[in-house]
Amino acid sequence: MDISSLLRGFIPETVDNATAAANNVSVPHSMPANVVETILPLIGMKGFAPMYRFIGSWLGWDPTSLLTIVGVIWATNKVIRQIYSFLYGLVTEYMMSKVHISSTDDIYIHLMVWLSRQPRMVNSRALMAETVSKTAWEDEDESTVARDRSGLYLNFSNQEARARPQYIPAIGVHSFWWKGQYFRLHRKKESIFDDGGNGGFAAFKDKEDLVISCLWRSPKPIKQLLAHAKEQYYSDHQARTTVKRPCPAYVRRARNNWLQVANRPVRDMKTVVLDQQQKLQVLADMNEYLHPDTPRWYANRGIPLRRGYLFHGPPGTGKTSLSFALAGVFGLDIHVISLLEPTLTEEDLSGLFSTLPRRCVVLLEDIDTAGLRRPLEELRASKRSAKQEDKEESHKTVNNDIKELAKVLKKDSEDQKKGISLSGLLNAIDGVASHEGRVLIMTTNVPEELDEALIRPGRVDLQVEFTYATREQAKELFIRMYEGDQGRPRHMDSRSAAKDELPRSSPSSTKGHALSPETSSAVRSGELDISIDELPEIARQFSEKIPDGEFSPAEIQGYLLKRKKHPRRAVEEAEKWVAAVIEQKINRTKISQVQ
Ligand SMILES: Nc1ncnc2c1ncn2[C@@H]1O[C@H](COP(=O)(O)OP(=O)(O)OP(=O)(O)O)[C@@H](O)[C@H]1O
Repeated sequence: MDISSLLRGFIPETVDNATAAANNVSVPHSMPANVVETILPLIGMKGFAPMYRFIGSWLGWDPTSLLTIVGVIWATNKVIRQIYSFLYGLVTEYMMSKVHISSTDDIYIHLMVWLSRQPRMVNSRALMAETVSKTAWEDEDESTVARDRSGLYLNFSNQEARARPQYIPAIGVHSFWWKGQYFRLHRKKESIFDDGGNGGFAAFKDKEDLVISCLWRSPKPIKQLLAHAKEQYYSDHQARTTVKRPCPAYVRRARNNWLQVANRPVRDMKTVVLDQQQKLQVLADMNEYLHPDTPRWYANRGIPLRRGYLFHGPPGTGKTSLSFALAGVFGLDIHVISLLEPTLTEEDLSGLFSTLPRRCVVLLEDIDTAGLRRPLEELRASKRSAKQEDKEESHKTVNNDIKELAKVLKKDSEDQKKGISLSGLLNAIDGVASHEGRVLIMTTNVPEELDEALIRPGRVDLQVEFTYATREQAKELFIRMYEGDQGRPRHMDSRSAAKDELPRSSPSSTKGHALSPETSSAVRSGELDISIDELPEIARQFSEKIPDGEFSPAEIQGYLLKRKKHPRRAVEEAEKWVAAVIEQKINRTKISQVQ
């Protein structure tokens, strides 16, 4: 039977006529209009019936056809989706491999950094923008830095505006291709309940995970991708030293223990001015210790694989510098711990030591000032004597009594704040659960104040003494300071000398910002006021003006830094500076007359 003729009888005349009038064609085969009109009141939309009729006559064709088309599309879409998800489930289950990565693992960071550098990923439609704060150590092109109106001074006011965000895949599913292989990345975030064990707060915390999958049953391509991301991440590490510190307390207890705080260029060993013999001794000792055969040697003799150094000497003599240079030479990360950190507990310290990488340098700075909590007995005795003193004092005046009470309370609370006891520290550095393979460097200004237990052999295997600079070292410091500009040496010809003396006419000088000739030349000139051939002789002259063993390398460096481009001036002004600093030290004043 002809369906059109069957349906025709149901279609209202108005629609039919309108259609015929408008298009001079027959009404399309569709659901009868009065069926729709019957349904509308049933679903509480009776008022739509006239509108429905009006739309039909206005369009010139039956709106039911449109509804039919929409319905067919919707149903087809549903079916396709069902089929797709069924097939996709089959493929994922039987034809894809997966690797799960926890966001607390370093691989997560390697992969995210790598992904942020992939143009294809950046072109993805669902991205998360992150502010990237550049460190002072990251290379910058001079052309990207603006200057002030005078053109003399650098101006960084728009630095933040120029910093581009970094884009990483947003939470959700992403896909990308690498080396002809299809990868699917699922970045998931879920809330987990953390009971706050280990002293933290119980709360729901976000946990993020990555699932990376690829086609076929072998996860080999994913492993290759992860290895590649890791390689890329560490590609410039040979020239850099990564500095890590303990994470903030709340993160430390929930996730990672260590946080990367800097990735600075390696400090060249030759920039650390120290007795050559001492330097070589530390280098040889550390090289021996880090050798792959050493663990077996230690194990065969039942000796724990640990090495400790104590660097002691006055402030500014190069203890920290040598630690960084050693980390640079051996390509190790440096983990810096401050025992003065108020939130650091003994458990945290043990946790930090037990999660160190296989080989690394741990730097415990200023161990003398670390304020280690005294052993319990000593503490009790001191409290007893404090109270005894209080009692005696109480016989004097009431006012004094209150003052002393306040003092004792303060002392008590200070004692509580000092979270790490000596035994806690010793346990962390070489307790049963302590990590093996690390190099521990402790620095101090006053080695005599250290507890014997802390520096006994096995905990401290080598002591290195740092002293005030000898004349020879002052000369070396001078040469190191100025030889870096070797790339641009020149003899001061009269023209350039004159040029440096005269301030250039600049917009600022006409506006009352004129610079002194000296400042002007220092600011503009990128060159030294001597030739590089003269350097050894000038350095010798300088060293003769510096008294032997009286100035720390840091003091000499500070003086030279203020004459960064003027070695000749540094020599000329050295005597005056030396006299002023000696006088300052005698008078114990902090104000320097000559800088
Ligand atoms: N022996 C040295 N050779 C080269 N530079 C040095 C030396 N000693 C100090 N300096 C310079 O002085 C500054 C301070 O040095 P550093 O921090 O290594 O001293 P420190 O002995 O660790 O001091 P502190 O005991 O106060 O921690 C650094 O900029 C460093 O470059």
